Amino acid sequence: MSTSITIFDTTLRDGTQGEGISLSADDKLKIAKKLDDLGVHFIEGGIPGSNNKDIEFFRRVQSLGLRAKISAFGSTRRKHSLAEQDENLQRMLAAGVPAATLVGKAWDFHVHTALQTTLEENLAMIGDSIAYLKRKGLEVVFDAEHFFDGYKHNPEYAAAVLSRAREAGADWLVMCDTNGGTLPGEVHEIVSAVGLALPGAPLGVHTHNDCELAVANTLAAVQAGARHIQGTVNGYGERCGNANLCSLLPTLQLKMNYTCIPHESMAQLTNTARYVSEIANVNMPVNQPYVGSAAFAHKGGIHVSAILRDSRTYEHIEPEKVGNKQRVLVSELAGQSNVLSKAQQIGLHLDPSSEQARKIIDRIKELEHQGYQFEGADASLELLLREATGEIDELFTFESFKMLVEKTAGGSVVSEAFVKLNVAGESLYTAAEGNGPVNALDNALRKALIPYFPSLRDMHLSDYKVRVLDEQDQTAAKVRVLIESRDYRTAWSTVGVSGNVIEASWEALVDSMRYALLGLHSPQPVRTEFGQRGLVNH
Ligand SMILES: CC(=O)SCCNC(=O)CCNC(=O)[C@H](O)C(C)(C)COP(=O)(O)OP(=O)(O)OC[C@H]1O[C@@H](n2cnc3c(N)ncnc32)[C@H](O)[C@@H]1OP(=O)(O)O
Ligand SMILES: CC(=O)C(=O)O
Repeated sequence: MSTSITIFDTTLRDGTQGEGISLSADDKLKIAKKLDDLGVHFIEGGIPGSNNKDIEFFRRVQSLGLRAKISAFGSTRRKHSLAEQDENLQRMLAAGVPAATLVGKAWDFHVHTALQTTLEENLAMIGDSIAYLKRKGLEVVFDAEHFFDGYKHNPEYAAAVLSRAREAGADWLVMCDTNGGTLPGEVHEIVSAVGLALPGAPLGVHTHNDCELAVANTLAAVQAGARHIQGTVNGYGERCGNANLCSLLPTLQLKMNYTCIPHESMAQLTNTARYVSEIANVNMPVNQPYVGSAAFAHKGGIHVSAILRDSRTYEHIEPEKVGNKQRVLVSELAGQSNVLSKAQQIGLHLDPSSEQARKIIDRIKELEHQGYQFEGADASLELLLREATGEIDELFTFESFKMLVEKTAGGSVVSEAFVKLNVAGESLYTAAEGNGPVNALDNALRKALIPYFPSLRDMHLSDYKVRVLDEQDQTAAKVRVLIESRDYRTAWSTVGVSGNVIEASWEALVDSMRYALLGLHSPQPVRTEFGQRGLVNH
């Protein structure tokens, strides 16, 4: 039978101690709902003794009716005072939630240096605070701060801290690697020793990622007997972060046969990770294990050739199990398998042994050598494949463009673009202003095309990136522009390369509009709602 592990999420508390992460009460409520849907057991919502935003979260979260237990975090009573009169403990109680996470010192050095009190007083602070919260009916998770460092310096004292917490009634004794410097072998040894010294004690672990070992250390603790793990979505947290639950949950459940969250929820993992990253406004690393967009992306031709035969050749699990998906990238490292797979995906028939397939691969490699990058520009790649196989209707052709940038005496800068296009045999000339050259070009292109292709009204540019290509390379002084565009259904990316940033932007912009018009055929004139001449597509 599978052993259950209690999952304690601290994204809303330790996660927000990460640099650059700040969540409003509304953000926290949304994330709490998502974590609850995923099936975590505890959600640590914040520190009521710290700020009003967290107090607001604890007040409002109660009406959400979540299944997870909400926990309020705080430290033990101040030295030489009464738990009953401690303001911080009062605020934890006032949060009105069923659980409290109480942090207490487990390293003698910290007791002397940070708290500036005696070892005996620290034990009393821990015992009194836990006993008080228990008397008030809360479930108490005791976070033994710096437990592993403390144990290495003074094992008797660190053990005495846990014993005192247990005697006072703590429901979980959580050993923290607060500075993140402990190694997996040490964690295993120490947790095993604690398990022997405190038989049957409900042990947990909380690790930090300063040596990039937070996940490994948590796994080591579980293997040594810990049955409660603390971590955050995407590993957010103080300094280098906390143990990443998005790596821990699938590793424990899919590979080590522990039960962490309901089996059917595991497929929500990728979506949860991306949702939280959106709200936290932190880009996810593409190579984040399990949930990153490249976690199952195959680039090397040899890999792609094999995964097309059987994906187990280069995938450690089926991506769908964690809600992710397989991707095949096309680049200068591609072989025919990459290109064939991409062609198949967009419904193009390409004969693997044909001269045409070889020419397409050579063309992609040549363009990548010039600085293009197709793995991040799926739409440009699709246009290239369709052009090469003759499966595209060119709905407009470019004749020329001009740019003016004017800075006035008043300090404002205005960009103006003039574009000449040919649509359905007719030459069009439009001009438009913008708050920058790319915006002006975009506006001028739209002005010319929307009367003919009204669906372009629905699309907009959502991201724009410029990269100066390596000067050591043969592509010296070139820039690569990547543009992401969206409509209400989907997003697509295009690329342009040139020695001139405006020309590279233009190329990516034109590709973006050509892609938006894929599937449309030659326009025919109609009268638009404004009475001017327009065209429809069939
Ligand atoms: C390992 C962790 O992640 S613990 C959580 C860390 N997170 C945070 O600190 C974020 C929220 N913190 C806060 O908003 C503030 O620090 C507060 C409101 C909690 C406290 O603010 P202040 O009263 O101004 O104190 P300050 O921030 O300087 O913290 C240091 C005080 O906490 C005391 N303290 C630290 N740890 C503990 C503990 N485990 N038990 C009791 N007191 C403690 C220190 O002794 C010191 O008090 P002193 O100056 O009287 O000696
Ligand atoms: C409690 C906690 O966040 C730590 O010790 O790292």
